[in-house]
Amino acid sequence: MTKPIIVYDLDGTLVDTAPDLLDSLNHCLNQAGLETAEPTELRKFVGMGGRVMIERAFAAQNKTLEQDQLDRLLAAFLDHYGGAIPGKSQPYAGVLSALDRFERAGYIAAVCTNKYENLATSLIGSLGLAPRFAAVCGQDTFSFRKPDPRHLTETIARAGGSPARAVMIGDSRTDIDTAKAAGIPVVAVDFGYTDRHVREFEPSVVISHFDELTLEVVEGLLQAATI
Ligand SMILES: O=C(O)COP(=O)(O)O
Ligand SMILES: [Mg+2]
Repeated sequence: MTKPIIVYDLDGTLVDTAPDLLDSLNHCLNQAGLETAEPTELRKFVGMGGRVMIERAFAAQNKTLEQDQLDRLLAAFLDHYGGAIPGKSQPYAGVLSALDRFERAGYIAAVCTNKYENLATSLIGSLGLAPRFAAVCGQDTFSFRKPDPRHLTETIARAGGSPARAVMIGDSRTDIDTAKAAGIPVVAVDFGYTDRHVREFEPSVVISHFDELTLEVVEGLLQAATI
């Protein structure tokens, strides 16, 4: 039988990247002559990649943004952010033991993120986590991205798993909508980047710490999904 798989979102789920995303966003906002953003605001901006993050930061200050300015700011963001990796970013508490636990139990692990693939791979590599994941798929890996369910199903395919034996773990509405559209159970963490509580988006389960991601919880979700 195909091995079961857990697909993790990256920003706000596996790794707390907010301080570095904020530094790099503020570098761009400064460059554009805007006010810098606060840590609490960042939660509203993250989830759909760098371009959307900059657009949302402008909209929050009622500022319009031309396409060429957005292109330039995105390039500045990617340079600044990519050059500082891993910066202050750290895996959340309990991530490493959860990865160990599921690896020992025969699970495949993969990452499905709306970060650009090269930034995701660089971050994961710099934290020493690269050998843990059978696939790392970013917003530009395919011609579609979350919340398109194919971003998730194609990540599963690349990692050698099957959608029938898969669980997604994420921190935002984007992740929950993606998994639901793919018919895959979804665990939401409540410590990531979202301005509304993840419970409102009706994931299968909500956890507040990776220690709550037990084999029993995940096996229960897989069994329920196959009924
Ligand atoms: O960087 C983003 O906007 C989103 O990244 P994530 O999909 O890993 O949460
Ligand atoms: Mg996220």
